[in-house]
Amino acid sequence: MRGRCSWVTWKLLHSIKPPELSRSCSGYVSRVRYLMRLKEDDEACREALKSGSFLLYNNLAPLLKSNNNIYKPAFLKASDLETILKKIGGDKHIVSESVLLGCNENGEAQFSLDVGDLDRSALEQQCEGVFVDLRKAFFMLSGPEAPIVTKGQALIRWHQTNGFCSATGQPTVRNQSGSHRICHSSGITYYPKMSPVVIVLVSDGSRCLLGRQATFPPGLYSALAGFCDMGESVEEALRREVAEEVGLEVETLRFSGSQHWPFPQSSFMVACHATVNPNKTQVSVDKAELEDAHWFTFEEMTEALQLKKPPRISKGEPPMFWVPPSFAIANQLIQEWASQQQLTRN
Ligand SMILES: NC(=O)C1=CN([C@@H]2O[C@H](COP(=O)(O)OP(=O)(O)OC[C@H]3O[C@@H](n4cnc5c(N)ncnc54)[C@H](OP(=O)(O)O)[C@@H]3O)[C@@H](O)[C@H]2O)C=CC1
Ligand SMILES: [Mg+2]
Repeated sequence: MRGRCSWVTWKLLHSIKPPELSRSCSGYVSRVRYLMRLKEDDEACREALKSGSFLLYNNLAPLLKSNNNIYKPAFLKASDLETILKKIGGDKHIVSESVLLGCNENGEAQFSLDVGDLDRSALEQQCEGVFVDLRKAFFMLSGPEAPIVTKGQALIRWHQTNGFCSATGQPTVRNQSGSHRICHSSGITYYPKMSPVVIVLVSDGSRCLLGRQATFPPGLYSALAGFCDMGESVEEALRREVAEEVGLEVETLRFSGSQHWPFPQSSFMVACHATVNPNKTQVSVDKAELEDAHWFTFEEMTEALQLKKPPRISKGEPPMFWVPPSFAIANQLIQEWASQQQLTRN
């Protein structure tokens, strides 16, 4: 993060131009630098609002557009958004409440904006899209688009719930990009927050351990997860969660990947594989945390991975076992485990 400097200094040092006009940097570096400028300079960001694209939300539900049943986030150009707001009698100034999301391949700034106060069906009609609850949207979007949609929702939610300083109770004021809020009374700057969470797929060499909370949809089992305590490392949190939730002692750990997760508030998921001693696999479930946890075979996991949507179950039938869908990092852990098993079996 760079120190602050005035707009005049910025103008001298950097021209506020879309990144594709910069010849010295690769596309990626250029985009990142452009976003830094927009975060730090309100005037530059206000300029970018005039040519950017916008992902709308209605009470945190993103606007999706379908083309032959393939759903995508419905980004609107600034000029189209202005026309639509005019048509439905919306105030064009709400555009300044947008939050900076990123920068697309063409070097255009992308913003998220919650238009929950406007007529939902009129907007859907004008935009030829549909506002979809985020959990449902995940099953409709293909993998690469899900992160920007969750990021947009998380940022909007953070602003909606951080309007006041926790030290003084005074209102906080956002910068134009929405990258932070300041309490002018205490001088405290607030940045969007995520809670660190560990998620772990435990294996005994030939089976893997999954658990389910009572609030999960019927039949859904996932990797064990838990919030990190203050002062803990990822490794410590992970060993503790496994011990707390299923009464097992982890022997080895291997990092797999990470993911921002919007539910219930923003979490930062750090995903790992773990092994336990194959002679010490007796599970003792903490019923306060989990409804059930047990070992699953390679065959059971392979079958569950083939289900791309939650299975439909008729009334009276027992729930069918399924695992989190591909956008969830739990799914990545399971896929990796299954591939590893496949290799050792061949
Ligand atoms: N992306 C993925 O693939 C997956 C994501 N997840 C996510 O992982 C997260 C953690 O999993 P979960 O098993 O619920 O966690 P935990 O096992 O830590 O249990 C949740 C409990 O921890 C307490 N807690 C401690 N710190 C926090 C905090 N910062 N925020 C909220 N609760 C806290 C709360 O208890 P109390 O209310 O008693 O204080 C809460 O009920 C969830 O948000 C879940 O959605 C889970 C599985 C898969
Ligand atoms: Mg847990």
